[in-house]
Amino acid sequence: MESGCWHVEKRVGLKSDSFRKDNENVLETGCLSIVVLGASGDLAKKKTFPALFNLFRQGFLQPDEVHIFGYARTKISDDELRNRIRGYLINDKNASPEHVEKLSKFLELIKYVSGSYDSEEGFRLLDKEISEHELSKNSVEGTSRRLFYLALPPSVYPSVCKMIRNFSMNKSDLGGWTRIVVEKPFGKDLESAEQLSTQIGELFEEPQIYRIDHYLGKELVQNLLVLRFANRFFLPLWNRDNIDNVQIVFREDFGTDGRGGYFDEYGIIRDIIQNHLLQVFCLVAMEKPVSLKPEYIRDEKVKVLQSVLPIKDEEVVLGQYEGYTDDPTVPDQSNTPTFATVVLRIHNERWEGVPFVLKAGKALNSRKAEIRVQFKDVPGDIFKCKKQGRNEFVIRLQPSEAMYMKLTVKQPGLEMSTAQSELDLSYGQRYQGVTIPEAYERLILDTIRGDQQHFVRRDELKAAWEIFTPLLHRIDDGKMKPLPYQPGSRGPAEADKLLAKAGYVQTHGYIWIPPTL
Ligand SMILES: NC(=O)C1=CN([C@@H]2O[C@H](COP(=O)(O)OP(=O)(O)OC[C@H]3O[C@@H](n4cnc5c(N)ncnc54)[C@H](OP(=O)(O)O)[C@@H]3O)[C@@H](O)[C@H]2O)C=CC1
Ligand SMILES: O=C1O[C@H](COP(=O)(O)O)[C@@H](O)[C@H](O)[C@H]1O
Repeated sequence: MESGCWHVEKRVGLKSDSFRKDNENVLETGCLSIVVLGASGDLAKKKTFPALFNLFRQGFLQPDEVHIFGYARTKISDDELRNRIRGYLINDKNASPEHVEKLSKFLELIKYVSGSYDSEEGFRLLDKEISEHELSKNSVEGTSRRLFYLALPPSVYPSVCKMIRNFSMNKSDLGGWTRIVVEKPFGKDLESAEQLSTQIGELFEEPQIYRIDHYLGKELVQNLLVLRFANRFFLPLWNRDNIDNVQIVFREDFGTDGRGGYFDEYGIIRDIIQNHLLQVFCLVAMEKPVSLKPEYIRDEKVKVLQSVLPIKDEEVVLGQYEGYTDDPTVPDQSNTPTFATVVLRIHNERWEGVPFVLKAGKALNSRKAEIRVQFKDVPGDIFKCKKQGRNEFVIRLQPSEAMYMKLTVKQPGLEMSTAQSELDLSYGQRYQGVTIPEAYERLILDTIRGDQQHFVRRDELKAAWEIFTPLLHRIDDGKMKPLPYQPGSRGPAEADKLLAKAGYVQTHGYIWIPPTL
């Protein structure tokens, strides 16, 4: 590597250490059919097809191996589907002749099949189309790979899985495979999630089921294990002796944005905290896994989830932004929180007494997601100027991916006074010219490669619902009410009070600004 110049390996052929040894006989090449169920929907056009296109552009999906099928009830032609998604795959900034050419090649790979989610007819037709494609590639029956991506409301997962199992699976096991990707929300509480898991579990084996949580595909979330376990800096500090409190925060500066009907049924805890923030929490708090094998990592995640104490009502603040119920799909009397701060406490040797504050909100004053680890005060302060803030280690997940350490330094100059500063690793500056992959892109590639490290295992999901179900039921029963807050604000003031009560000390007069190039 030349100094100051970063070299990025092409990922084709690179195998992560996390690949399971018992995966070795499973085909990673050969005919691949990717079926996007719910192809007419929002997620498919905004995330799934763009991720597939990005993989295609970079050579991870080979035109001589891959075919992509859209499936939904809406009656449209292949070209109509292509036209619906085209605008999400190209824009003014990237419309180079090369991009345009790749796009038209990618769109040619897409076929659309219309059918319902519970009819034999539709899935037989889908199977016929897939088989024709496999034959056209001279694929021997049973050796081909079939990936079904359920970009659908969870209510139809059981019937869709049954239809796939009965009519559209890879026919026999000659090294080929069938995998199912399911989206969140996976259930609404412990009971419904377990029911759904049982229904799907009767049809597919756990290694075939990929429960996607796109936060696990974000670059800085993927970096957490490396940071924690490959750096001597952190090993001795990452515990209750040194860390005072941890915040895991998600903020959005827009409201439910046309998804009010969906959102009102779920609320911010089910939409963001129980899945995205809790997954991040696991990676921050879990013990070191035996190795990077997916099962070892997921074992550790389950253990830390099972060590979380029941949530106390006095350690929860709920909010609902003013104007939320103006959406015609939201009931006027809705009790659904659009904001929540929840303190989690872990009953184990490493974390006893350290609050983990999980905060998420819609229609706030900014859009960002970050992890903020605040250290305890330095004992025996000899610098009397009272400017010392606490050390903080911040991992900015988005936007402007970065990690920085807030620390106290001598103010440059003749006087011996202290000032707050930072050690800053801002990705935009440090990794110029490196494109950070989209979370969905990375996770879909993992499903093709059969790597479940960044997917949620059934027992992990159960443990996650066990933490939140009692609280969610109290909210659903109207026993806890959200406080109103102004759109564009920080959320209810009570949340900041709870944060201070949990021990967070704000450093006044200091703010980190992402460096510009
Ligand atoms: N949109 C997003 O940003 C995100 C979505 N998700 C999850 O992804 C999944 C899909 O989300 P999204 O694309 O927004 O959902 P949509 O509401 O857009 O639904 C996707 C497709 O499913 C079909 N559909 C919708 N409602 C029903 C129903 N009641 N019964 C049967 N079919 C139905 C429709 O296709 P047709 O009528 O043509 O069959 C629709 O185009 C959900 O589980 C969602 O929670 C997760 C993260 C982000
Ligand atoms: O899963 C969801 O995530 C998005 C936020 O995702 P991000 O990658 O942009 O941070 C959120 O808007 C949506 O409500 C939720 O369902």
